[in-house]
Amino acid sequence: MASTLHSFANAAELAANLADKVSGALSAAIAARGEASIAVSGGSTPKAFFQALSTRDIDWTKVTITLVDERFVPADNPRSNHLLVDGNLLQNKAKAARFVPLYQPAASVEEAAKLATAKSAEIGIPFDVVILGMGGDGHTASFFPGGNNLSVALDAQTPRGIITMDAEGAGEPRLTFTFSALQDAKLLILHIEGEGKKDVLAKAEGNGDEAEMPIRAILRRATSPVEIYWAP
Ligand SMILES: O=C1O[C@H](COP(=O)(O)O)[C@@H](O)[C@H](O)[C@H]1O
Repeated sequence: MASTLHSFANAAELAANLADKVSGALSAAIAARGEASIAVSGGSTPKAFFQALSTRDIDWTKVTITLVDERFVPADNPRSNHLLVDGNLLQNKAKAARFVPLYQPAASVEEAAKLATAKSAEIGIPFDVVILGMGGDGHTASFFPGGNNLSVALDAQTPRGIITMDAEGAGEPRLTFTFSALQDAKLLILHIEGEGKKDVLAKAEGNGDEAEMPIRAILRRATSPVEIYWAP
C-alpha cells in the first residue's frame, strides 16, 4: 500500500498536527461505534506528541490505549514504555482513558505474552489508530533485525496478538504485537524525527530484505496506507 510523507518545520509543529489528526480519528470512531482504540510506540520520539494529544477534547472515557511493543520490565522501570505513556499521554483530559499494558508480572516473557494477548483481545479489531516509530536500525515495534522471532512476527499468517522478541539491539526481552495486528489500522502512522531517520527511511524504501530492515514489512505489505509524519 502507498505511503504519504507529511513534513513539518519542527517537532512541535509535528506534534500538534499529529495530535489533531489522531484526535479526529478517535472522535470519528467514537461517533461511529461508541468506542475507539489506539496503539502507540515508546522510545524517545513520541513524548511531545503524547503531551499534545493528552489535551485534546475527546470523550476519553470511550478510548482504549495500548502499546505496539514493550520491554519485559515493570512499569516503574525507567525503560518501560508504559512509564512513558503514564507520564505523558495518560495526563490532562486523556487521564480518563483505559490503558491496557503489554507487560504482565509473569514468571517468563512467554507467559506474559500469552496473558497480554488474552487481555488485548477485548480491544476492537482492527485498531482505529496505530502509531509506529522506527529505530536507526530499521526496526519498528519490536521487529528487530536479527530478532529470534522475527519471521514469525512478520508473517501475515501469524495470528493477531503479542509475541516475544529477543535481539541484540533490543536490550531486554520484548513483547510486541504481531505484524498482522498492526498493519490494518484504520489510521496507520509512522512517526519519525531527524535527518538520520529520514536517511534510514530512504534506505528502507529501497531494495533489500525485510529481515535487514523490518520497517519494510509495513512499508511494503501493510493493507492500510502508511502516513509518515516527519520533522527535522
Ligand atoms: O525500542 C523502541 O524503539 C522504537 C524507536 O524508538 P526511538 O527512540 O528511536 O524513537 C520505538 O518505536 C519502539 O516502540 C520502542 O520500543
